[in-house]
Amino acid sequence: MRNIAPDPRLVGDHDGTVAARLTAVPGVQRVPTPRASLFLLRDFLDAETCAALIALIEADRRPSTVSDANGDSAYRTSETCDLAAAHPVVHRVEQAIAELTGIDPAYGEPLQGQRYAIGQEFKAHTDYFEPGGIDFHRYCAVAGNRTWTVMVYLNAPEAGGATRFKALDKTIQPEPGKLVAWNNRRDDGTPNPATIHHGMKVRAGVKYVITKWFRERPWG
Ligand SMILES: O=C(O)CCC(=O)C(=O)O
Ligand SMILES: [Fe+2]
Repeated sequence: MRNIAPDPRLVGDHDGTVAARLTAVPGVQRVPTPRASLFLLRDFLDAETCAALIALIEADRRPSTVSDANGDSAYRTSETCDLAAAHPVVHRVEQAIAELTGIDPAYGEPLQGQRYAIGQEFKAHTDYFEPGGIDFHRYCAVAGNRTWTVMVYLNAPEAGGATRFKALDKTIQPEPGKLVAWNNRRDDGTPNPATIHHGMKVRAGVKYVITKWFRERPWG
């Protein structure tokens, strides 16, 4: 159970495949740090697609959850929406993410939307599940741990709402349609603690993002 040795036949990202592919895409910027593979791409989604996704999130949202909040009920105060892959806009976005990253959609969790009102945030966390943590088996037994995260801002709140990677000393400002993608693992396939990040409090307006998390094995 505690054995999480990566299987190189799986997604294959820890050999640099995904990073190499992203690097080759015009407009993609790699954040200059040796500590993590973190990429930005402006205008990944157009305004119309962002608006359609925001409407879906508005129509169907529930309080966000966390797997292990360490007793802090204010750890993640946003709202979450599952975005049905059968919806044509969602399907198109899923296809675009697969095309960009080269990751087989079968390895992805269902796409989610997140909505942050004023004062809401997602405190510093890593997206991977802590090997040996109380929830590891529950969340990772079938599909394995999280590998890549792809997040897209759907708008820019009037103030606040940046994503801060404190170990990398990098703060990313929300912009409509801007994509952020990072490998939650090091090159050797082990979880990378330097990917810790904080969805900071919205100070004015509302913030919307979509998140796609990929796994080591197909998602059931
Ligand atoms: O909203 C953000 O800026 C970060 C969201 C995030 O980290 C997550 O959903 O895992
Ligand atoms: Fe996250």
